[in-house]
Amino acid sequence: MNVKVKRRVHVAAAAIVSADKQQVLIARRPSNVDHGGLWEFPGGKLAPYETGLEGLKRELHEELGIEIRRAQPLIRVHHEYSDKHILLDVWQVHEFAGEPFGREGQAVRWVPMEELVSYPFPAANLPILRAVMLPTEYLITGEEADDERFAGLLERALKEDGVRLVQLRAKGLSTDAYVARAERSLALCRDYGAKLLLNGEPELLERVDADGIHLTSERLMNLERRPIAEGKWLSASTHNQAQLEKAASLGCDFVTLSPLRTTPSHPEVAPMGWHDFQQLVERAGMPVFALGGMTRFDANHARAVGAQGIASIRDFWK
Ligand SMILES: Nc1nc2c([nH]c(=O)n2[C@@H]2O[C@H](COP(=O)(O)OP(=O)(O)OP(=O)(O)O)[C@@H](O)[C@H]2O)c(=O)[nH]1
Ligand SMILES: [Mg+2]
Repeated sequence: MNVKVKRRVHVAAAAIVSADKQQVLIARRPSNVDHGGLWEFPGGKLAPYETGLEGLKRELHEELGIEIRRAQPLIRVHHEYSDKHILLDVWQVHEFAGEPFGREGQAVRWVPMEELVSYPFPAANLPILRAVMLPTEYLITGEEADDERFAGLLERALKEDGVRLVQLRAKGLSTDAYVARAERSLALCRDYGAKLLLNGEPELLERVDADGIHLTSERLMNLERRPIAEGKWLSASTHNQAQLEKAASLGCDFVTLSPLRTTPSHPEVAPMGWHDFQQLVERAGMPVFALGGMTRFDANHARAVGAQGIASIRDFWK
């Protein structure tokens, strides 16, 4: 019997974002290497003695001639290629010194975030593209019967907290009232360049041209395939490994994973804590927002354990 053990490769790569956060730097792999001709986030294989960030610093110096000044973990992606298991350890680089250029003769290009999806990348890169395009905070709207007050609260969060990703959660409303609120929320979100996801049946997108749908864990588990087009965002609520796997198999773009802590809204549910959270995130294969008693002060820690950031109602709804 010929049992082949796949090579395991640990790669550090960088999503280098421009100062105005509108563009990201990508490079084209030379035609004579693995995945030749495809675009990539600059980086490369770690030497056995290197940490991710050490290796990334070396690679960006070698490939682009720049020095990293400030970087933060973005996402870790495990991917099985036919010949190897690869771990892509991706960092968001916010500040660097020097002017990047293709030191190895490779094409290098600044690309607006929305155009990223039109470049061909290796198969492992899809979750990275999503992570680059998403902010670190996900606002879930609170219960509010009055439409005027609701609009005021949403606008405050967009304006003062700089929220750029919103889930419209309004369990108490009839479908018509929900649609009316969604129209108004969408107009506000457009004013601030924020994305709006509707928490409800996927068919809602036929009535309101929002940016996507957020699935409850129950809706998620009852679906057989992705219910909306690729150009729309699909997120889901998850609480465990089985739900994360279902989200991955449906092609969800990102998820919330909860509850990190005990919250007043769900006092009976045992919190998972950061340790279990980190283990689940490591294999999620998509951006994960920590949810459950989170505030913006938790965002850095959430990123450090592999999350995209935090999701919250209370921290933004005041
Ligand atoms: N740098 C980088 N590598 C990626 C990305 N996506 C992806 O699947 N990979 C794969 O990860 C591996 C990284 O190898 P690399 O060729 O950059 O490594 P390296 O810079 O150390 O080069 P070398 O070992 O050829 O000298 C390749 O198999 C590559 O196809 C990505 O976005 N950036
Ligand atoms: Mg490389």
